[in-house]
Amino acid sequence: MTPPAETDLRCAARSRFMHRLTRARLTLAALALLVLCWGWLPDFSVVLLCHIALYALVALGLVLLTGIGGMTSFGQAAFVGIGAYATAWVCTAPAPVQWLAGAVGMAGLPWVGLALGLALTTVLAWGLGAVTLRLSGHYLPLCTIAWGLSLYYLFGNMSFLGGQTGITGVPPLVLGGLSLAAPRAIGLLIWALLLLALWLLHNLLDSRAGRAIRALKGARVMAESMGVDTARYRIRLFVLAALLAALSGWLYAHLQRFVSPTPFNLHIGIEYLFMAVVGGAGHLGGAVLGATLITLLKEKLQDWLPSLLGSSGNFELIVFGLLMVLVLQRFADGLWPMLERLGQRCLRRAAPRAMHPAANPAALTALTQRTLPPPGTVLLQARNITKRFGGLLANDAVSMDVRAGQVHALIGPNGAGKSSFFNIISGLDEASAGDLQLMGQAMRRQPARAFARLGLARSFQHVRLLGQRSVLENVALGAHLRARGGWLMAMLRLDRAQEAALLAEAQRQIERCGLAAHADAPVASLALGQQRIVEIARALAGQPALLLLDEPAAGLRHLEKQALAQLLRQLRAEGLGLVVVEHDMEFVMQLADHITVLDFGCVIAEGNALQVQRNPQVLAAYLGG
Ligand SMILES: Nc1ncnc2c1ncn2[C@@H]1O[C@H](COP(=O)(O)OP(=O)(O)OP(=O)(O)O)[C@@H](O)[C@H]1O
Repeated sequence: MTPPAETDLRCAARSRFMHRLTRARLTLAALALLVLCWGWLPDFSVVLLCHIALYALVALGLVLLTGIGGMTSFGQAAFVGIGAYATAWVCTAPAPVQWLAGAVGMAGLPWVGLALGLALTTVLAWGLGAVTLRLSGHYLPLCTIAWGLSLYYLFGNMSFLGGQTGITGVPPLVLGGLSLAAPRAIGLLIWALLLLALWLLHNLLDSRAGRAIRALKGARVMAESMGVDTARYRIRLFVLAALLAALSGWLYAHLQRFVSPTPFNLHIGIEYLFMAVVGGAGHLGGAVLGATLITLLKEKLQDWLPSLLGSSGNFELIVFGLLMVLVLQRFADGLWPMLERLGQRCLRRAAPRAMHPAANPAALTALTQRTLPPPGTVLLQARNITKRFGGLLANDAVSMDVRAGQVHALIGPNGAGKSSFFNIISGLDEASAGDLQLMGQAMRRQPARAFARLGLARSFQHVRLLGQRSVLENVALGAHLRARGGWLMAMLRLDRAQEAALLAEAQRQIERCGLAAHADAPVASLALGQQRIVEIARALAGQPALLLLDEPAAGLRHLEKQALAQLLRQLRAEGLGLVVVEHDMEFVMQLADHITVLDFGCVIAEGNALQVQRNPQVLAAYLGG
């Protein structure tokens, strides 16, 4: 592998840090401008800005859920309704008002309403998420439509919620003795909460948990192999998006001082999704951009179209729909990426020099360290593993032991059953019969993340990486189980020492695998052979005791293969156990201590390179008899 280029690393680290610093400065400048202008804006613009921020809060949840987490929801408007109705009911229904007002005072009622709305949303979203998030493909969006409709009709049919007429007389918020009755006053709170949400979510995504969240979209199998409990992450994300919607609903109720079912119907739910997608569903900023553009566009179309066409009607909906199709056709990822590219050009010019914490190797101490078993210890024991796919026998009573400090190669012609066996011993698939022990523990029916926790790491035959994320981030995901920071810690940025350690570890493994020059490049920009090496670096970041590599040399050039073989020898010398599935016989024979040969799912030969090469059954299998 190519030795690390120290100056390249420092430059990349500096550029990452300065990019963030300059972005923070620009955000602060924009904020200062907004606060300065706030007092001079006309009332109409203030109300419009309030609505933009309320929509952006919901769209933020959708960016997280749909654009980043890969779960499409049309039903967020219903959660907005829960937040709005909870506070409207608490503040206006005679019984709770009398009872609660004595305890918290009249000014405290909206805050009780907020607590009730968030609690109801959490319970409901958790329940709905547990049922619907198991579904995939188009079933999940269909379910969100179903519960979005149900909740909307529930609001309209509950007599204690005022039926279709709704609830009037919602009191204004009072904060520190100050009434927020005027839109100009509550607007400041709405924008402050939106900015707080942006900051918290930005921190969340820029963390260990954030990397795992990004892997939920299209890379769940890989994430499980890195130790991520993807089912739990999906439900949490769903609840978080619902809570943002409920918060928006609470603010909406106290801005409008009136709630009715109409703003929480499916049509609005679809509009929220539009905002996220048009703005840029993969970017937090896209939520604000989308909410701004769509709110302004609808507003302007309502003004302009009747005078342009000379008659009134819902023409704005038709024009709006056509515009959406055009925008999405031209900018499939939304408009934010385009703005970001423009901004990045300016930032590059502005960035001064400084150091990034990832370049500090001392940070590594914040990660858990694994003590490797002594050489010769049996790490993995497979006994009579059988795998059937319907009538097809992919593995027939395959047994093998893998020891620490040994390279064990698994070879065989195409379709011999290597990948099937590989998936079983790494927990991705369940054996039809047979026993499997990892580090002395029975692993039947255990998920892949349990294998990762015991010290097994793997690469994939068809690379599974987050193509748009950098090499550094992809590799850092491999060290997921070596840190403990939760979502709240990440949001509040209390995980920075751990994060620096994770990035430092990722950088170390990238250097070790000879990819230092590419640390900041998006993985998709690398050649396939290099992407395979990124997978190895990611596996090593988990500090495994047992490393499973599926065709690691495929797509590498001769010198790169030699460098890879050298790295694997070094790992073996450090005491790792390695299982390598590979078609390149020269590569296998120069490296493997022990070889198992499969054909038609059965073990046909075992031994060292010489024994296997001389075995007539192996020759027959490869040369067709
Ligand atoms: N999910 C599946 N469903 C049905 N059949 C499968 C499945 N996965 C594998 N098979 C079949 O099992 C047999 C073994 O496949 P497997 O991919 O394990 O072989 P392999 O030795 O890894 O082949 P290659 O070297 O081409 O990757 C093949 O006949 C394959 O078609």
